[in-house]
Amino acid sequence: MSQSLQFFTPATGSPSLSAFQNHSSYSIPTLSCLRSRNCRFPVTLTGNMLSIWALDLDSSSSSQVLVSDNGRGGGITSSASPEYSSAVVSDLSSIEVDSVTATELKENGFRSTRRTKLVCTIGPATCGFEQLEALAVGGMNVARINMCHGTRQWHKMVIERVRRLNEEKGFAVAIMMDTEGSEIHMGDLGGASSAKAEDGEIWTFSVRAFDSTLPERTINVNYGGFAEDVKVGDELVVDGGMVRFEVIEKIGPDVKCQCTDPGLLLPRANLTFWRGGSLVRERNAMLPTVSSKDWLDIDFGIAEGVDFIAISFVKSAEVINHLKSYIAARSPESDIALIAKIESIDSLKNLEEIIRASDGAMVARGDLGAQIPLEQVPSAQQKIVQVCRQLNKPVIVASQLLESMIEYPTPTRAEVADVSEAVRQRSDALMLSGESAMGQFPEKALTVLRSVSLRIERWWREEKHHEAMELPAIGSSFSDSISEEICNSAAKMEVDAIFVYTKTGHMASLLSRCRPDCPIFAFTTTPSVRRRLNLQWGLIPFRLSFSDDMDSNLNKTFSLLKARNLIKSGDLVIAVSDLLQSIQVMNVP
Ligand SMILES: Nc1ncnc2c1ncn2[C@@H]1O[C@H](COP(=O)(O)OP(=O)(O)OP(=O)(O)O)[C@@H](O)[C@H]1O
Ligand SMILES: CC(=O)C(=O)O
Ligand SMILES: [K+]
Ligand SMILES: [Mg+2]
Repeated sequence: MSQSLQFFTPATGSPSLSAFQNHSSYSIPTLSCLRSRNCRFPVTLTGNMLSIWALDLDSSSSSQVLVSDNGRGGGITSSASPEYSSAVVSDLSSIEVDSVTATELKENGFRSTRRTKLVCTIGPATCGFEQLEALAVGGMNVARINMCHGTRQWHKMVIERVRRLNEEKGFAVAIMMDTEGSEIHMGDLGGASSAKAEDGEIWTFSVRAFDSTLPERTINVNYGGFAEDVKVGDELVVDGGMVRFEVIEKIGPDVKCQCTDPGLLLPRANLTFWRGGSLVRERNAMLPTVSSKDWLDIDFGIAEGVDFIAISFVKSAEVINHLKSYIAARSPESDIALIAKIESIDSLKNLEEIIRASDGAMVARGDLGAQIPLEQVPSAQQKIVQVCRQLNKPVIVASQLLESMIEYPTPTRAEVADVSEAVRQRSDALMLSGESAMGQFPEKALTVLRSVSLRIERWWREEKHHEAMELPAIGSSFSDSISEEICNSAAKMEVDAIFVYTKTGHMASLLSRCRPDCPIFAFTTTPSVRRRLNLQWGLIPFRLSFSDDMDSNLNKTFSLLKARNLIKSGDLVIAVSDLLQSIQVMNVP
C-alpha cells in the first residue's frame, strides 16, 4: 500500500507559469497536518491552485492526488498509484553507501545516526593509507589538507590515498584543500618541528632569505614589509598568544625582539603585531587574500579535482566571486565548493556578504582569536553559525576543539563542553587540526568528537529542544521558493526518514538547513555531489542512478535498502525530489 502526493510545477517557459509567478512564495498549510499521523487530510484549494493536497494514511486504497498545472490554470487529478514491488532488485551494487554507514544504520537504526559531520586535518600522523582508513572508519567525512605545510607531492599522495579509499572501500570522504593565505607568518624553523622561546631571550625576526641553516634564535618572516612596518615598543604575538615578544630594536631587515611570554614556536606560526593595545592592520590589510602561491595551489586543487577549497583570511565577497569565476573559466565542468574562512576582523565586518557569496564557511578560531579578544570568539562563532544556517551554507567550527589530545589520550572537561556547544549550536561540522595532523591520538580524538556529537544530538531530540531559529525565505526564483516550501514542510513532519532525490544537492541542503528530527537519506547520481553533501548536517548521502519517474525511483530504493536491511516494512518515509519538485508520503511496503 502506498499513499503519495505529488507537487508539480510546470516546466519553465510554460505560458501558464505566469499565474504562479505572481507569488514569491507559497505556504503549504495542509502538510503540517501530517505531524499527527494517520489522520485524514482535507483537500483545500487556496489562491490559484497550489496548496491543495490530500492523503489518507489509513485508507487501504492507494490513492494519489496530483496537484498540477495542466496548462489550463491548474487542477486536481486522481489516479491509482502502482503497488510497490517487493521483489529484490538483483543489482545491489547499484546503490553506493560505505560499509560504516551501512553497519551503523543496521545496528542502531537510522534514527540514531550521527548528524554532525567531522573534518580531519591530515598530517604526518595520519597520511598513511591504513591511518586514513582508520579515520574513515572512525567517522571522518572530510579530509583537509593545509597548503601551509608539506610539499605538493605530499598533498598529491594524500589525495590519491583518499581516492583509493573511496574506490576500494565505498567511502565518500571529501577532500578539502585549505589555502595558505597571505597573512604574516613565520618561516619553517629550518626543519625543526618546534623551538622554545624562554623569558627575556632576544630573538631576531628577519625578512632576509637564509640559504640553508638559520642562525640561532632567528625567525624568518614571510612578509617583505615587516621590518618597515613594526615600531620599537610594538608587541609581537605568535599564534594568538602562544608566545609574545616586544620589539626592542630595528636593524635593516632584522627586528630584535625580547620574549615577554615564553612558549613553543611552531613552524609557520601566525604573527600579529599590536601597538597601544590594538592590532596594527594598515599594512597587512594591503596584502592580497590570495597570494601568488595560493593561485598555484588553487590550480593544483582544480587539477586534482578537490571537493572544497577553503580560502584563508577572506576579507570581502569580491575575492570569493573572483575565485568562482576563475575556477569556472579554468574548469567549466568542476563543481568545487568554496569555503570562506572567517578568521579576520574584515571577514567579521563583511560577514553576511561573504557567506552569501561562498558555498560554506569555517569558524577558524585559531587566527580569529589572534585578531579579536578571545572573549569575543564565542559570540562570533554563534553569529557565524547562525548566519550560515539562515543563508543555507554549511558551517565548520574549527581549531582547538580537543587541543590537549595532541599530547594526551583524554580531553579536558572544558574541551568536551566546547565540542558540545558547537553541536548544540547545530553547526554542520567539527574539525580537528593538530589533533589529527600531528597529534599522538588522532583516532581517539575523532572518537571523542563522534561520541560527544551522538550524545548531545540524542539529548537534544529526547528533550525536544527545538530552537526557534527563524529561517528567512532565501529562494530567489519561483522554483527555488517552491523547493524551499516543500523542504520546510517535509522537515516538520514526524516521519521515520526523509528521502531526497537530488541532482545538484540543493534540495538536500534545504532539508539539512531545517535540522529535522529524522535522518535525511540523500540520493544523488553524481559521486562528486555525494561527497559534497557529506559536509552537511544530517545528510546520509547515497549514490544511486535514478530516473524522472519517482514511483520507479522509490520502488528501486525501497528494494535496495530493504535488501540491505537498512529500512524495514512499515517505516514512514517522506520523499521529496527536485526532479519534479514532488513530495510523497508512504509507508515502506
Ligand atoms: N601537512 C602537514 N605536515 C606537517 N605538519 C602539519 C601538516 N598539516 C598540519 N600540520 C601540523 O598541525 C598543526 C595544526 O594544523 P593546521 O593545519 O590545522 O594549522 P592551523 O594553524 O590551525 O591552520 P591555518 O594554518 O590554516 O590557520 C600545524 O601547526 C602543523 O604543525
Ligand atoms: C583553521 C584555521 O585556519 C584557524 O583556526 O586559524
Ligand atoms: K591554511
Ligand atoms: Mg587560520
